[in-house]
Amino acid sequence: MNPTLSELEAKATRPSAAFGGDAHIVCDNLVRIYKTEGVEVVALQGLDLVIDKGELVAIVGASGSGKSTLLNVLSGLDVPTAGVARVAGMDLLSMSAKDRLRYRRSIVGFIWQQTARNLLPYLTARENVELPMKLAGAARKGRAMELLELLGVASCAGRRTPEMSGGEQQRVAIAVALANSPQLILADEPTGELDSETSEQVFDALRTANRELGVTVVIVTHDPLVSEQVDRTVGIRDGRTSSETLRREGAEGQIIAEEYAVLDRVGRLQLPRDFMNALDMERRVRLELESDHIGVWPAREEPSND
Ligand SMILES: Nc1ncnc2c1ncn2[C@@H]1O[C@H](COP(=O)(O)OP(=O)(O)OP(=O)(O)O)[C@@H](O)[C@H]1O
Repeated sequence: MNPTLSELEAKATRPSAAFGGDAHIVCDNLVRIYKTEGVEVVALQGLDLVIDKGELVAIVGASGSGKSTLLNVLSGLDVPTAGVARVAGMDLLSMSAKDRLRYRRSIVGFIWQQTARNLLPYLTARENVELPMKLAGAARKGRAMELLELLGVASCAGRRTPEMSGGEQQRVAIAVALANSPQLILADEPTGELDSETSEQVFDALRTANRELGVTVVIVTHDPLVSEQVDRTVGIRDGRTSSETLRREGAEGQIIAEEYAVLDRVGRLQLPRDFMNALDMERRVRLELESDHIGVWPAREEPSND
């Protein structure tokens, strides 16, 4: 039955829920412009992203697409130019310096690609894990060893970085990031410097943090081993989220991956570049609404009848 005019009026005036609601990470129309020597680079151009608590998400995209910029914003290291960035209910644009420090110490943990950047070389693995707890005034005896055990690197507790492999260093780095029980772990190319076997161990450690401790994990990666094993991969193109691949288990235990284009709130979507090239689509396309889909045709082509 068609709605009455008064029902439509009521629907139009009903306040709509805020974008992302109370999701764990909400980026709404996020913009980051860098200005160097009078030249402006728009690294994020109205990026929308919603991630729920406890998700394990990979972010992929070409070099320069804005992945590291996004991670720096989410880690509280960088402040966006405009838009909304909210993590665990905290507004990353308007937060005070004191809250930002607390956020970076206790709410979020960060892992860099360069193994040497994650750990202090003159401290042992255990001392590295204890350091953030001491800085936050919340050291708990035994916690460092518990974390090293959970991530399979308890045997490295007494070793300094030169005495550990790259993969062991990254797993210790995950323990450091987890020291103050953060709600969110961000990792920028954590397996970028590692061979595939070692990458697998580091990814397993991140997955353990996600599953055993319930921490939300966001990994920027070029590594298919990582991006093809998470439940959700978000593609970034030109400073915007452009595609998402969702994976689920099929009836026979096989993994089914489905790729979607991301539709923003005003209805914009990015067509995959190879689709556009294949059909010579440029500047404008013709749209046609069908009962269960929308057809998109190159401007001068007639729709095919099949
Ligand atoms: N501090 C900065 N000053 C000026 N421009 C910057 C700065 N940081 C990043 N950019 C620019 O912003 C854009 C996005 O960079 P970003 O590092 O976020 O991309 P990325 O997707 O992480 O790339 P990569 O995969 O190579 O690390 C690029 O054009 C880059 O040159």
